[in-house]
Amino acid sequence: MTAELMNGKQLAASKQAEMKERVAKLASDGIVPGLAVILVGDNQASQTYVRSKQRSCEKAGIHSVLKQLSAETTEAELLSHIHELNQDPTIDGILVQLPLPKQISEQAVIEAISPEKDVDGFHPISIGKMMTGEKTFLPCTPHGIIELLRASNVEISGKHAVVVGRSNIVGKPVGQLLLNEHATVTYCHSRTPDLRAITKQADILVVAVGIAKLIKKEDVKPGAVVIDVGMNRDENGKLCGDVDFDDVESVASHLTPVPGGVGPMTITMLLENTIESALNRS
Ligand SMILES: Nc1nc(=O)c2c([nH]1)NC[C@@H]1CN(c3ccc(C(=O)N[C@@H](CCC(=O)O)C(=O)O)cc3)C=[N+]21
Repeated sequence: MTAELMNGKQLAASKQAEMKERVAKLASDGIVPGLAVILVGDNQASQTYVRSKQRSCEKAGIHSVLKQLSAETTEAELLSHIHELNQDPTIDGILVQLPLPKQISEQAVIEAISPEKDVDGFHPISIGKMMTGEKTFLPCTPHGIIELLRASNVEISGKHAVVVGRSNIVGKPVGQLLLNEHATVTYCHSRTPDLRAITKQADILVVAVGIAKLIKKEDVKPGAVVIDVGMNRDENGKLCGDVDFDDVESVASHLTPVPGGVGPMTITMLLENTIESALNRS
C-alpha cells in the first residue's frame, strides 16, 4: 500500500480562492476584514510565519496590520496595544504570535483579547464554547485538520482517534474537535508508558509533539489515517514532521506531508475566522 497524500497546500489554495470572492463581495458593501498581528521579539521562525500570514491576507483582500514590538516589551505595554486594538473598528481579528518572551504571561495576554476578535480561538470563552459545541472561533490548526479529513472523505464518527501531544494550541483542542465529531479519543503524551502500543490502535493518528520522525511504520496500524503537525529540522536542516514520512507512507491509507499539509490549513482557518468576525460587525 502507498498512502494517499492529504494535500493541505492544494486545499488551502482552493479555500483561499473562494474566500477572495467572499471578501470582494463584502468590500462592495463597505466592509474590509482586518487582522492585527502582534509579534514580540525577533524569533526567526515566528517572523517567517507572520510574513506568510500577511501575504495570505493580502492575496485574499484582507487588511492586515503588523505590530512589531521589541523583545524587552513589558506585559503592560503589550496589554495596552491589545486594549487599543479591541476598540479599533477596522480590526476584526487580533493574533499575538506565540511564544512570548518570558517576562510576559501568555495567559494574561490571551485573556485580554476580546472574545469577539479572538480569531486564534485561544481565549477561555472560545475554548469553553468549543467544548460544549457552541458556535465560536475554533483554533486554526485543529480546525484545519478537521477540514483536511473532511476533504479527504475520512469518516471520523465511531473511529478511534489517538492524539499524541497535549498542548493548549494543538493537542488538547484537536482531541476535543474529534470528540465533537463522535470519535473515541485517546490522548498520549511524554508520560505515557508504551506510547507505541497505543498509537498502533489508532484509526486516526494525530501527532503534535515536536520530535522529528518520532512515528515509524511499526507504530501505525495498516490503513490508518496519519496527520503530522510537527515542524522540525532534520539532520540536514530540512523541514520535517513528527512522522517518518518515507517509512509510514507504506502502511497508512492517508498521510499529510510536511511542509504542505497542516501548516497551510492553519493559515486558511485564520483567514476564515477573520472574515467570519467581520460579518459579525455591528
Ligand atoms: N498566536 C499564534 N497563532 C498561531 O497560529 C501560531 C502561533 N501563535 N505561533 C506559531 C504557530 C505555528 N504556526 C504555523 C502556521 C503555518 C505554517 C505553515 O504554513 N507552514 C508551511 C510552510 C512552512 C515553511 O516552509 O517554513 C507548511 O507546513 O507547508 C506553519 C506554522 C502558527 N502558529
